[in-house]
Amino acid sequence: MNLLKLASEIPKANFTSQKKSNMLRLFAILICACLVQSFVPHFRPHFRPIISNKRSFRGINPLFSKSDRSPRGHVSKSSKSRGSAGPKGKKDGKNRTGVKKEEKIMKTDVTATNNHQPPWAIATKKQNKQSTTSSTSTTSATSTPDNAIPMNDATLRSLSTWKPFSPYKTPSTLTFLGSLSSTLPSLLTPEIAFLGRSNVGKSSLLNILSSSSQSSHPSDRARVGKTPGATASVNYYSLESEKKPLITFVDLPGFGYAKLSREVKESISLTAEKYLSTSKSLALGVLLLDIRREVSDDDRAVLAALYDMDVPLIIVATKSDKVKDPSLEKLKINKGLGLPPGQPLVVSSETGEGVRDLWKILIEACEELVEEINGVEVEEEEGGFYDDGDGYGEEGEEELMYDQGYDWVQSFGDDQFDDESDSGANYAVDSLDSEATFADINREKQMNDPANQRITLKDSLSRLKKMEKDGRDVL
Ligand SMILES: Nc1nc2c(ncn2[C@@H]2O[C@H](COP(=O)(O)OP(=O)(O)OP(=O)(O)O)[C@@H](O)[C@H]2O)c(=O)[nH]1
Ligand SMILES: [Mg+2]
Repeated sequence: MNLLKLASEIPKANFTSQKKSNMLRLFAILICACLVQSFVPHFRPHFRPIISNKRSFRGINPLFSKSDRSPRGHVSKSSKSRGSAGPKGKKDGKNRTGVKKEEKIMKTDVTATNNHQPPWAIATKKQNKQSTTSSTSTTSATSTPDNAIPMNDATLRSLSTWKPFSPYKTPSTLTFLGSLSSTLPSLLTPEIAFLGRSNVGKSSLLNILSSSSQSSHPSDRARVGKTPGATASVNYYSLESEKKPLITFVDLPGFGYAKLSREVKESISLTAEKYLSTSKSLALGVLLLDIRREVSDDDRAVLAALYDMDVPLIIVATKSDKVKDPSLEKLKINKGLGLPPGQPLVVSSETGEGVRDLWKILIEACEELVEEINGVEVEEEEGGFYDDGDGYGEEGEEELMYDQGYDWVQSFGDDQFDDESDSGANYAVDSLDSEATFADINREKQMNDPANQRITLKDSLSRLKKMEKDGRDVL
């Protein structure tokens, strides 16, 4: 009897001590997990914008677009990052745009009250009017002549004399100028940049916008491919009339294509970021989304990043010819990105739908850029923002909090958007457009100008090395 009792107690005792040690182990793991969480400041597995380094947002004030600007204590047009105070700005408590910190704090406060709305969603036309009035007074109260854009180079002078043109009446030719290299081309006309995921139709849209032009050579047209990655670097095209440049189109490589190697993705991010943060002549970024697709985390993150980088922007839904009810799909995109009413603009490069409307917007954006340049003082001195070469703040520069778009992407709950939206990592090309295999992509890549790709990669890698050396986060 005693033996039986003993026998039944032995495993019980073992089990209890094993259970205890398991519990202790679990407890230790939990503590470790908590510690790791608290030491990793920005744990954000989902939202990795092309401009993925939050540090890059420093010192650049947000502006969604010139016509749909946020009503929050905004800064004047002239304080956009097209040249400005530069390093000297920080001495008097201003960022490189010459905007004082007080303004920034005001904007951040308003964001807090609109936690679940992206900062650009509240910019209706009526509010814009009010904001323009209030922003003028805010700016005049807080800004000084330092706010002026120093027009210290030939490009800005030349931009100031740019005249609008009628794209359908002016005989023109499209010319491929080259790709972004370590020395940015010095262009004399306002630039329109095409951004968006791979295969969304950026190059096709660029081509149809210049469809009335007669290009002398096929290489002067933007490369369109059924497989993603057709555009591998920042390519510049000039629309010209009798050798006189009218406007510059900038075709950017697409983002979000999972099959590309990490190096190529990094190179794409950095090249695009370099362009966006250093271009003096950017009149408008055109962010394209395929109308058939759910808005993805990548799209939201890129929009937020562009907002935070102060890139004037229009959202365009492409391939409208491929859906039965474009207005329904348009609404989905509107909701998915939290856009103001009426956006995005729906276009088709197949049928030409929306292209005339887009031209109007582009010309207006160029006019605004020119007005902005002409509305400010001319400074003769050397050494403005654009002379620092890399478009980044200097080490030790005061951390600024122009990151409302980023905050929005971080803050919205799961319930706000459809769960089906794919994250960038899962992005695959639509089989309707492409049955792309890796071999196809490599073949297409080889057909691209290898010299351009080398320049881009080399350029980006040296940037990466420099950032690592400077102790900055690379990703
Ligand atoms: N039906 C239809 N097809 C389109 C439209 N726009 C582009 N496409 C097709 O979509 C594919 C991709 O077009 P691209 O213009 O090369 O796309 P992209 O965004 O420049 O792509 P990457 O350079 O790889 O980033 C091509 O097969 C185009 O013919 C459109 O409006 N309608
Ligand atoms: Mg392309």
